[in-house]
Amino acid sequence: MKGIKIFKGLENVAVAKTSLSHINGEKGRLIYRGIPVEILAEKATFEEVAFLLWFGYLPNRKELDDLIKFMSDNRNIHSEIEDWIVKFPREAHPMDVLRSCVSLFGVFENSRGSHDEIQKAAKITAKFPTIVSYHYRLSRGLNPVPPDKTLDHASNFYYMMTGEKPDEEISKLMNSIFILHAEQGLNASTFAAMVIASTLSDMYSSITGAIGALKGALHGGANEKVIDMIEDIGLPENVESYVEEALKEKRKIPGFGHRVYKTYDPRSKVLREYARKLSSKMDDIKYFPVTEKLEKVVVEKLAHKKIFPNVDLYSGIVYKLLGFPKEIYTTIFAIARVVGWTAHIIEYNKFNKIIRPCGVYIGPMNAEYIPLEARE
Ligand SMILES: CC(=O)SCCNC(=O)CCNC(=O)[C@H](O)C(C)(C)COP(=O)(O)OP(=O)(O)OC[C@H]1O[C@@H](n2cnc3c(N)ncnc32)[C@H](O)[C@@H]1OP(=O)(O)O
Ligand SMILES: O=C([O-])CC(=O)C(=O)O
Repeated sequence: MKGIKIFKGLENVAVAKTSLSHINGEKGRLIYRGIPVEILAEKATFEEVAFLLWFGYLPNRKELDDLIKFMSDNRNIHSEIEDWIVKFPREAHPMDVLRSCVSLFGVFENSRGSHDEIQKAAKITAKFPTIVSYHYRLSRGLNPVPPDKTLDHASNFYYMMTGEKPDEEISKLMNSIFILHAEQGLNASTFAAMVIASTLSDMYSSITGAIGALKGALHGGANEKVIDMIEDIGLPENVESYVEEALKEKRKIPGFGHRVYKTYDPRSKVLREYARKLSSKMDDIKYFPVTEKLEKVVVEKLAHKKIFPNVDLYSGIVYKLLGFPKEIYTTIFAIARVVGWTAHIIEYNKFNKIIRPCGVYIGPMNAEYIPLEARE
């Protein structure tokens, strides 16, 4: 093993070619199949973007309508999965519930013979909002709201969570948020999905693993941590001292820093403006003002290390101002990212090679086996 170099955290290691998305980390740009994410967030619907990522091109009207119909026809979850959700502890974390339900979904679907891989992806994607909202409402003692086929995917999620149909503005916002989170190269959860898929395991197993990876506080779980932090800080005048103390204690500040972006994450800029608008509409004097001040202070203090806001900084503020409870923030991320996960699995499997890196052994070479009775 002499001469083998360790790339800690696989930093700057490429493992596959992809035509799904590209990040320019120095300039803070993200494109999905060549189209800037900001343009898609402004002009497209989530289903259009899902089509773009799965099929490789923007759909015509008929193709889009077919996908919309297929997804809305597949929103219901198996009654056995509903029964399991009823049995889960009410305080279970929504990401644990989502992960377990996708795994259960695999139990039912894998025994049903094969489906086209994109159909499978669309079916899994269609069910995520139902799982999340079903558990959320039961955990609050509320009756689940069945999916509404007249609503698009993102608006239907809002409806199933709140029981209210979103107006045009909220519907547009929900679509944009989902689009911004749909895809982002070989981030940790996508890579986890690809590792599992590379063994020729099934899509449900890959997505179950990806949800587990997304849950972590260094990845998608950061959006929940951001809200805890903002609530801890409380007022804009407390921001400086909070940041100073965090840096003195060498704590990472959630919502900042990124492996690839060495400037502003373009998604954070879009989400900041959504948060600003919602904040002024709702007379919020805490969440947006504290976060904006935090952004200013952290960037001033850490720009020399190229630490800037990432996607998780303002997404939680938007969800908070939309009235969503913080435990579900990372599931909202997952509801959107499942499109990227499945698209990468499908793409990688076309030229599959099992992903199997190596470690550099640093343990003893000639250790003796001491019988149990002889051990101290
Ligand atoms: C959807 C997403 O996954 S976006 C990321 C969400 N995660 C977070 O917001 C959690 C906070 N951020 C972090 O922990 C990191 O920035 C990560 C995990 C995103 C990236 O990690 P890495 O690429 O491994 O960078 P690494 O942790 O080595 O940081 C490089 C330097 O910046 C510092 N740094 C990085 N992020 C932060 C932060 N959020 N707060 C303070 N300092 C930070 C590190 O301490 C390190 O400093 P040093 O060189 O003096 O030791
Ligand atoms: O790219 C990453 O490492 C994390 C990220 O921003 C994402 O998954 O959206």
